[in-house]
Amino acid sequence: MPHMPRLIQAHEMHPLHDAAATRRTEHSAAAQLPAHTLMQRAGLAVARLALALTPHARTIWIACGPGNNGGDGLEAALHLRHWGLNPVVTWLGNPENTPADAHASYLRARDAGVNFAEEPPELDADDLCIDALLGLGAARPPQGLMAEWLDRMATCPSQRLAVDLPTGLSVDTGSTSTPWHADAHPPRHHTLSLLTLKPGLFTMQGRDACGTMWFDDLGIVTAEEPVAWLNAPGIQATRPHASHKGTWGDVAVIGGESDASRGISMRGAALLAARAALSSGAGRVYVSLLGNSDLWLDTIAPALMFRRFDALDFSALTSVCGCGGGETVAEVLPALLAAAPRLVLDADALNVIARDPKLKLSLANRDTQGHATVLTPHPLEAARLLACSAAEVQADRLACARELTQRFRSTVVLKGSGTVIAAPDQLPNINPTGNARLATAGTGDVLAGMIGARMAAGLDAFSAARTAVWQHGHFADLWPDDLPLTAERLATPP
Ligand SMILES: NC(=O)C1=CN([C@@H]2O[C@H](COP(=O)(O)OP(=O)(O)OC[C@H]3O[C@@H](n4cnc5c(N)ncnc54)[C@H](O)[C@@H]3O)[C@@H](O)[C@H]2O)[C@@H](O)CC1
Ligand SMILES: Nc1ncnc2c1ncn2[C@@H]1O[C@H](COP(=O)(O)OP(=O)(O)O)[C@@H](O)[C@H]1O
Ligand SMILES: [K+]
Repeated sequence: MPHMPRLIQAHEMHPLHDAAATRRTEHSAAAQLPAHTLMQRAGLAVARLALALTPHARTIWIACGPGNNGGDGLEAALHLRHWGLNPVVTWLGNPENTPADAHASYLRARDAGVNFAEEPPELDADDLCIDALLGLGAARPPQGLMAEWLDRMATCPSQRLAVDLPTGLSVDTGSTSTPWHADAHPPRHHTLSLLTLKPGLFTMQGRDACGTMWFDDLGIVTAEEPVAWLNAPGIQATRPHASHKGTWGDVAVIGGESDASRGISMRGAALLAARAALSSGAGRVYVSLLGNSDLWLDTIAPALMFRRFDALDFSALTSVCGCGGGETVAEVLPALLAAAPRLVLDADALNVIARDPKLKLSLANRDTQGHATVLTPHPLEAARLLACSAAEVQADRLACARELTQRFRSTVVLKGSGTVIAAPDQLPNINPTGNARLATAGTGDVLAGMIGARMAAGLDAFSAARTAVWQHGHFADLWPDDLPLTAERLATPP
């Protein structure tokens, strides 16, 4: 059966399976197929992709580990050799002590005359190295020769293709034991995921480690439930001609504390969220600045309407609270948590809630009152809410997003590379769009406004969060290289 790996693109929804479900899929498929079939399909897929990526390679170095991931590499070598290329295999296994599938591939590769070398070959920019060292069976951080080869692959000028996963990456969490090289240029490295796509390939360090993602299901349709979905753009609602500004809902942004006596102002955060809500199509956007503010007009976005908090009828609005809220946000949170029907909580709102058990309880009770809530923490804010460290959050982003969802019965947007969007009774989504150009002050405020506008227009909290996060990242992906990406540009994209 021919297999051509497919490129994974950001506009498609894909199910994501963890390592355990992938293992079960592999076992049940292997039980129904002739011996070695899956590895032969895997090796052929790797070889086809290798050829497509580097048709002019003079040398293809295949670094093979002691298990079945190495077996995939050996099988690929066989095909590449048949097609007249020059694969050079360095193998950490030995024929006496190798799993059955990998052993069969070793014999086939040896009999086909594949070149087994002691030392990795020299490679140039047109060449390719293939990481078939460890896959799902990685049990400890690579050391010795394996670590040396990984280092060599990360720094050599050729393209790199990882078989199934980059060695050392946890496919469940996206953490890696192998330092990834920040100077390596992602378009020059690739990962071919086999049988299933896994969550850790798309979050935490996964995106840096994997580069361009490819997928081959090896002709197997898994019967396993996914643990998450790769987020996709969703359907853009068309605006009926016979609509008016009331149809698209009202947003109020509450935040932007200023205190002249302390010489601080965070008005900008609230203005960014409000402008983003306006650009995202909200019918009317109000800004309620906290502290002693004398600002009543945004000359860049004069459509914004300024209101004191006590002059807002937030029972009829979607409220976005936190953006630059400072300490003063504590004064408005009890009322908002109790009565705002649709509420996005960001930044300082989350920090204040994290310190106050009564506000936490009030947040957790909103769901039973039929109120919709989206929390948009970055990892440190999530850690404060969970009373743990940011490193612990990052060590398992999916689990932390789920935990926040359970505790606060809210939709949760855990931000960062591979933003996780989770909601009660839903499978979480991992977002594939966005890049490190978003790592600049204020982009989170913009996201909060984008979510608020979608809720105001009638989307449920989870859909609003998913579509806003996708679009926010997509704006950054489309941004011209020569134009600096700033939060105010993101708030009002061209
Ligand atoms: N068995 C099959 O039919 C198939 C297997 N597949 C491939 O097989 C992989 C899983 O194979 P395995 O379960 O053999 O696992 P791996 O090949 O990932 O590695 C397991 C072996 O490596 C050793 N090991 C683990 N950590 C190490 C370290 N840090 N340093 C040195 N040695 C280490 C283990 O003791 C074991 O011998 C998948 O990721 C995929 O690439 C695919 O070909 C699909 C079909
Ligand atoms: N390296 C990155 N890759 C992808 N997205 C990122 C990266 N760094 C930051 N972002 C995104 O940028 C936004 C930053 O939000 P946040 O941390 O709240 O910043 P701020 O409070 O300054 O607005 C989030 O949407 C986050 O997911
Ligand atoms: K690998």
